[in-house]
Amino acid sequence: MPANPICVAIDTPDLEKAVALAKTLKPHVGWAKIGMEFFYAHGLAGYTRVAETGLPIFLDLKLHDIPNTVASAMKALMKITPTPGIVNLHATGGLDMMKAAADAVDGRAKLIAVTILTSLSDDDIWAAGFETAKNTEAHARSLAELTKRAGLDGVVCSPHDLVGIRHDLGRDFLTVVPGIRPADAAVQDQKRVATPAAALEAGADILVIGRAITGAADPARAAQDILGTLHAG
Ligand SMILES: O=C(O)c1cc(=O)[nH]c(=O)n1[C@@H]1O[C@H](COP(=O)(O)O)[C@@H](O)[C@H]1O
Repeated sequence: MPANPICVAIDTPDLEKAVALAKTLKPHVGWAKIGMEFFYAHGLAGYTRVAETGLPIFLDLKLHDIPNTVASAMKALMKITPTPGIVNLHATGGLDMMKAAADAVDGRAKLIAVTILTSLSDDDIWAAGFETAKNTEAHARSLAELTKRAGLDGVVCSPHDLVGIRHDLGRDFLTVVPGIRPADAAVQDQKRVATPAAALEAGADILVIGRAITGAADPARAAQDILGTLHAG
């Protein structure tokens, strides 16, 4: 696991921009995340171009389907070279889906589950049919517990949910945390956010940071500045 906790989310449909960002940021981050925006545009060829920079890759495709389909998809993802360091799915796909995915990955990558998206508030999840007696944090904790029961390595969760998840599931359970905003940065479409230092303090292992780095005039400097706030803390 890289010592640098920053995972830069390379969210762009522009292939050359993605490769240039990975190259520029390699000395300043621990991971690069390739998600739907880039992968649906450039597929495996694009993935390979970014991964060839040597940065460990979190391949964030958030699978969510019946167990057989997700397991088959994970088997296909495990044939990619270089193998992604982390892959993910949605915990709401259920225990059997997660178990089938874990069998398919078979320890070749860290497999983690998205609990409650950082873009969702209590009202959002209640409107989507989640139990109104429970808030986002309580649902995230339940889903994290289900994830561990299925044998996965960890979760993607909001910084707001970290303390409870750490309390329930211990220090060894991997927590990958988006919704990270340096102090005074625009929140944009996120709803449950924290600063990098606060998320680390609450128990984050990996900080997923996109636009605060990639949208900066000098992305390398932005990443260095964020690292500086972590070491100062
Ligand atoms: O799975 C994720 O990475 C993810 C889960 C989540 O709950 N919230 C979330 O923002 N993400 C991803 O984290 C990144 C956040 O980007 P920024 O908001 O630009 O920092 C995006 O690539 C999202 O797809």
